Amino acid sequence: MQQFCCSCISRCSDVCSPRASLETERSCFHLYRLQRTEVLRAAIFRSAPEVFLPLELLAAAVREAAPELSDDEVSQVCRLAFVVDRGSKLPCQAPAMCTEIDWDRVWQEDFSAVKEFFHACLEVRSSPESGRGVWAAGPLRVGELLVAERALGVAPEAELGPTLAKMQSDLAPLNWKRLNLMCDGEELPTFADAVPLPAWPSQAYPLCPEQYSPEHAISVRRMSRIVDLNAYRCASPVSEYAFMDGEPQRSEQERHESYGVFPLASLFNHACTPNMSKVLLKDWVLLRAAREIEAGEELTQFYCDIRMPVEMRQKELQDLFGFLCGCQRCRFELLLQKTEQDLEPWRRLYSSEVPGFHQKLGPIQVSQLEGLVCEAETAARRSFKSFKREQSDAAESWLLWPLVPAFQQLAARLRLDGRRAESMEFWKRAESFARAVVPLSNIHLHIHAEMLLTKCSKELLEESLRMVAAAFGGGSAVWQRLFGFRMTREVAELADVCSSSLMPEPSPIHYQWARSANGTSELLTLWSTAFERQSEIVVDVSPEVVIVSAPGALQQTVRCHFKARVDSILTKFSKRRRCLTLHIPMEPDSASEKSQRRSLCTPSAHKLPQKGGMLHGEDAYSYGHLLERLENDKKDFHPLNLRERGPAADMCRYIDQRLQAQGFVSLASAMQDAEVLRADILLDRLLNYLPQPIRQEDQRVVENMLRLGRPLRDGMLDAAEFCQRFELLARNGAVAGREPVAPVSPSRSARDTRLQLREKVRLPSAWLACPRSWASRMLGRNRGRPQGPASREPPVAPPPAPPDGPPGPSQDAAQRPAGDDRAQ
Ligand SMILES: C[S@@+](CC[C@H](N)C(=O)[O-])C[C@H]1O[C@@H](n2cnc3c(N)ncnc32)[C@H](O)[C@@H]1O
Repeated sequence: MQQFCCSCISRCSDVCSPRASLETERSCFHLYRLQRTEVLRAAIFRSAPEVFLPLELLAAAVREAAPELSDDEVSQVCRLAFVVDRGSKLPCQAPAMCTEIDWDRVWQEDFSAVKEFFHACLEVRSSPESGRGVWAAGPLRVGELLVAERALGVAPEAELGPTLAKMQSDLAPLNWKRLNLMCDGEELPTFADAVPLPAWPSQAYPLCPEQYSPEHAISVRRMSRIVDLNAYRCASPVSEYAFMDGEPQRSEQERHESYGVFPLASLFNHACTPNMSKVLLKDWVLLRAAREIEAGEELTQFYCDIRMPVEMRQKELQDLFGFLCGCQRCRFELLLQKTEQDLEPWRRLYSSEVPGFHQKLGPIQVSQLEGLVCEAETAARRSFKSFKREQSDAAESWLLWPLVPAFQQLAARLRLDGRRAESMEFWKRAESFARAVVPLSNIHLHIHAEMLLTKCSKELLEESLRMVAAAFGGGSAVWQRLFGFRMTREVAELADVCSSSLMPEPSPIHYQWARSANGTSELLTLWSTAFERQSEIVVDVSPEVVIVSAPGALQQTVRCHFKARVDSILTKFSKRRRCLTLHIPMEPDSASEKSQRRSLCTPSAHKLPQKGGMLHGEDAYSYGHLLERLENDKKDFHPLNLRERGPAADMCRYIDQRLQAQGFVSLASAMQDAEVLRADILLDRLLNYLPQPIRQEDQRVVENMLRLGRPLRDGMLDAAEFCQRFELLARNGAVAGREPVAPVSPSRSARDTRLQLREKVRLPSAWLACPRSWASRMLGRNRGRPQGPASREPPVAPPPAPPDGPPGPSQDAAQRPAGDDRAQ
């Protein structure tokens, strides 16, 4: 039975061409009735039981979404849906493509060695907001080639639709099929036995019997619509990427000269802070990862000039592509506009060099420009500070990014005037904001090269070479071609020397333990961007330790908390997820001991109180609010403040005692040395150790303690960091059988103590700034600690032994000596 995918309803319908004339728009019934096809699509998504569904169910969903439509109109909408296509793997996987290609030849426009390529870790999925898109199935490292694709056809923009329509009869079956990826399928006949799109393109690609036939031809009108939504401007001359003075001036006509259609590359959705870099050379497009990408992240590119202010971006995307961008950056900018501070000086310089949108600065004195830039930056930073809503660290860079052209202009003028140090400062700032918004883009690399031209250092040069390799593929030959020719001979020669000694940075190997269903074995999952093939991964296992290494990876040593049976370990490797799973059986005695211990700390051994009651404005039992704060890119992470440290330290000691009573060496071992954990799981585990029923103030202290670990994405927390700090608070880092972290001799001052702490556990500086009495009391309270200045502090009673409960704030206050800073 045919299946239809409601995600693509708006994709390339004849009826809703945003570029079409007003008359056409008026005749478009759903634009006319519902204003925007996006609205209709979202409504259909909400009513549809599934993304992929038979025609009758789709029609029912459309009826429910838009009851005002007549039957004819409903079937018209249904015809716009994408017929889900069986199949579709592109036979174009080229392993190790990134390293085997001579990229210098590619930059000389010789593509003979390049094959079409779609990275094995990519997954095509659908989302209600943006239709199909591409997600990472496994981790991706910066600079990895994700897609190399040759255009199906290249022609001046206006002629591309007719050209493609004409040439479709000559397309090879695969290309014909690729072209069809970009249509809604309405005019195409059956692709029987549909499969859901998420399986695409990893399945074998069966050559379809439904190759081109004249009655299935795509009309010129439809083809033009495909071009409107999907074409890229291509065949850029190398000069556009090379380091020239200013942008090459091109006439409007030239700009529309060569457009190409790339069906695979156009599956990637838009974001205003994309995570891919894009190079268009001749009739090829090359997409690479521009940031470290984790499994599960969507891969995005940009469709419009993302230097424009948010309203302009939204308008252009709406006009040309039929959607309103809802990315984090757009949301932030829209919010900022509403809660408007005095941003006028910033607005005056917003993208001051973007053709068509800016107010040109015109001839202006350097000192005047300095004043304007300073005023604009101050206004932006001030308004960011007073912006009430919590924002991620990146948001400040998004706000300052529109000033980059002004920074560049000023930096160039200062350099001309011989004020190199000041010039460098502005280049650096421009570079950091460009990195936050469009990493490894042409703009970013150019600004970086300007830094090099202003003041060359070996570090900067090495960074430039690394960036060129990550964004453009090549080694020093490509760097010389694009940037080196503008540098002095010494710098160019130094680049050759540097590039020969430049080693790629090794990737870390991450791991996580999980228990198997039968309880007699453990699953150890390891993943790394360096995992390419199972045959290259070396695993050494002893009953206590697993050591894993792979080419290009940092060796990882994982301690087992049970006795492993090394003779019967099973392994499973997923290339797509870059993940190796070890199924490690336990020795029988180890298994029973472990299950005994587990039962002491599993949530089932402990009953959470009934949901209810708000705690400081947060829902105490769902943790939703807390997790939301943690998920937001570090924004809520800060070390405990002075007032919180005392109760937190007492709580750590209390939990630590309970752990020891249960036979655990440390919290880390109770957490099975997990490097990352979900924050709610960690919280749940910690609460298990409190006496029942849990008092609200105790719970609050434990919730606060979560701040000891850095929040990561998706509600995860840096568990290793958490345990390290927990141990530091509980017993100065001393784990049974190990030396304490910071032993202090009687002659050492508190400052030395703090320095030692810094060396060992790298605490944030705010911690290190804690007053002497606190630091020394912390040291003085530890069991088995070496005697130091802390022991001269007034004695502090140990927390009450379990099960009487952890010390509450009142107890803590009772022990507090007069003048104690914690009371502040
Ligand atoms: C080049 S296509 C991208 C692939 C497309 N999502 C699909 O299903 O085939 C462009 C279309 O994708 C959708 N799109 C892309 N980025 C989007 C975003 N950030 N939000 C909403 N829709 C988006 C819009 O409908 C746009 O016209």
